Amino acid sequence: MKNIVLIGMPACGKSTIGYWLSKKIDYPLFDADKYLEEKENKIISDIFSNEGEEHFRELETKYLVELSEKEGIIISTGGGAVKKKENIDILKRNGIVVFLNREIADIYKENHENRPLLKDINNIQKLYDERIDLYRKYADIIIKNNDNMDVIVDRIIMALKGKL
Ligand SMILES: Nc1ncnc2c1ncn2[C@@H]1O[C@H](COP(=O)(O)OP(=O)(O)O)[C@@H](O)[C@H]1O
Ligand SMILES: O=C(O)C1=C[C@@H](OP(=O)(O)O)[C@@H](O)[C@H](O)C1
Ligand SMILES: [Mg+2]
Repeated sequence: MKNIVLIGMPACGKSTIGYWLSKKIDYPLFDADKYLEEKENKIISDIFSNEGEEHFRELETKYLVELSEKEGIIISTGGGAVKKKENIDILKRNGIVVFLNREIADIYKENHENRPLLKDINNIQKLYDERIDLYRKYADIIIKNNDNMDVIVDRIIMALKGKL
């Protein structure tokens, strides 16, 4: 059984929609950021401020490798997982990559307290410009997140039919 891998911008809904999808199709959810925090016993914003982004990226890859060894799970990645091609190669070995595409205007409105890269809210546009081509390129499926979550979860399930 293949994994379902959610990618997309910070606050596009990967963690939350991953959770509701897992309830509906009975696949276990592994949120890559939460998994990393539990394994390291540290929160991401502390890792960024004490050890730096580069160290966070190394840990991110290490735990994406671990998660990709599992089967039949949902992996909600962190928004920066696409920064390293290596991450995507690993995730694609046994996973269908779903890009959750949410309008920047909706992303802006969310609470970004726990997102160190969004301390400066203007960084959202910069991250979007850097990453949008990568999200599109690596996606097996692109789902617009522009409706309520129930609708989005059903859209994902429909799009995955026959692919898992
Ligand atoms: N379709 C949607 N409708 C309402 N709220 C949404 C929708 N998609 C995402 N959100 C909200 O956006 C916020 C960020 O979502 P989250 O799942 O943490 O994003 P990510 O894991 O991609 O960073 C959460 O509060 C979530 O409830
Ligand atoms: O976009 C990014 O580079 C990041 C997104 C975060 O996850 P979310 O996409 O769930 O916010 C988290 O992995 C870390 O703060 C870095
Ligand atoms: Mg998340």
